[in-house]
Amino acid sequence: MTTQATVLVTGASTGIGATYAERFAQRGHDLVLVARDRQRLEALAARLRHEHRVAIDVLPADLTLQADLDAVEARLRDDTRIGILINNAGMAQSGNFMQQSAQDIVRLITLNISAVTRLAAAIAPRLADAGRGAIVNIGSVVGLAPEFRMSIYGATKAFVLFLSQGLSRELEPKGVYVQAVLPASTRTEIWERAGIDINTLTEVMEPGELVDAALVGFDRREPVTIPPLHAAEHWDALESARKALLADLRQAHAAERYRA
Ligand SMILES: NC(=O)C1=CN([C@@H]2O[C@H](COP(=O)(O)OP(=O)(O)OC[C@H]3O[C@@H](n4cnc5c(N)ncnc54)[C@H](OP(=O)(O)O)[C@@H]3O)[C@@H](O)[C@H]2O)C=CC1
Ligand SMILES: CC(=O)[C@H](N)C(=O)O
Repeated sequence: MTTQATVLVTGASTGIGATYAERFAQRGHDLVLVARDRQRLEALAARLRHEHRVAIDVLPADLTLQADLDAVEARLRDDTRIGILINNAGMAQSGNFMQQSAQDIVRLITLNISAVTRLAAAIAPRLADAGRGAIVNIGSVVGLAPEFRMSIYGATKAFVLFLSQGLSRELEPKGVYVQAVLPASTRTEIWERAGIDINTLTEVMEPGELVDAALVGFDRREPVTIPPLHAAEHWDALESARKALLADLRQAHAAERYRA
């Protein structure tokens, strides 16, 4: 048994989530692993228990299903050992906006937005009361890039970034750290699941490198971590431009260029 916070990782059966689980186990944290595939979760849990001597619970759930989401929310609300949420489960889309069915759209938004938001909302009050803890939300650089023409997926990831930045401002004064992590193309099953051939991509990061970099940002308590961004000053410039824009919003009158 450890005295460190237990970490609940969603989408822990493979890819980035499984890598987070492995890294936190290496750090000596107990884990709660969430995804749909019970067998894969059990196999990962057995290996990590054996290799790292940590306690691991498996909580199979389809986060697009109300009852399953309710159960994970309840766990986050009630299990006071859980001090870190890795809000990672997500899916991508293939094809452009007009090729998405209503069902595809709802599933994407339900997993990438609703579940992420509800799980953060389930744990935030308890962490704020305790005055410690962390929520890590996995976004994507696609959320900064309408140019990529993954409009719904990108919009869900823009939401994740905004949500994280807002929560950071609300929760940081209460001792709760909120991090948005924005990966770019990473070698996981997400591509195949979305019907995209990963071999068509020119550059792909390995999940281990991605998560290790994200954890450097985590340890530094960075609010936004973008492992594939080499020149950090580009992000700083974007933030500065955004703040300058906000400072120039004058609510009483329309700008000169819009006056008839
Ligand atoms: N790989 C990449 O290039 C990038 C990924 N990201 C983001 O990283 C996050 C992780 O993606 P990645 O590891 O690549 O993807 P994977 O497809 O490899 O893994 C996704 C994980 O989410 C779980 N999952 C999928 N649907 C559900 C569901 N309905 N309910 C519960 N769990 C579910 C899957 O497990 P199971 O099938 O067992 O449910 C799996 O564990 C996502 O949010 C993604 O958007 C961001 C930028 C780039
Ligand atoms: C499939 C993707 O677009 C990927 N998950 C990403 O966010 O870059």
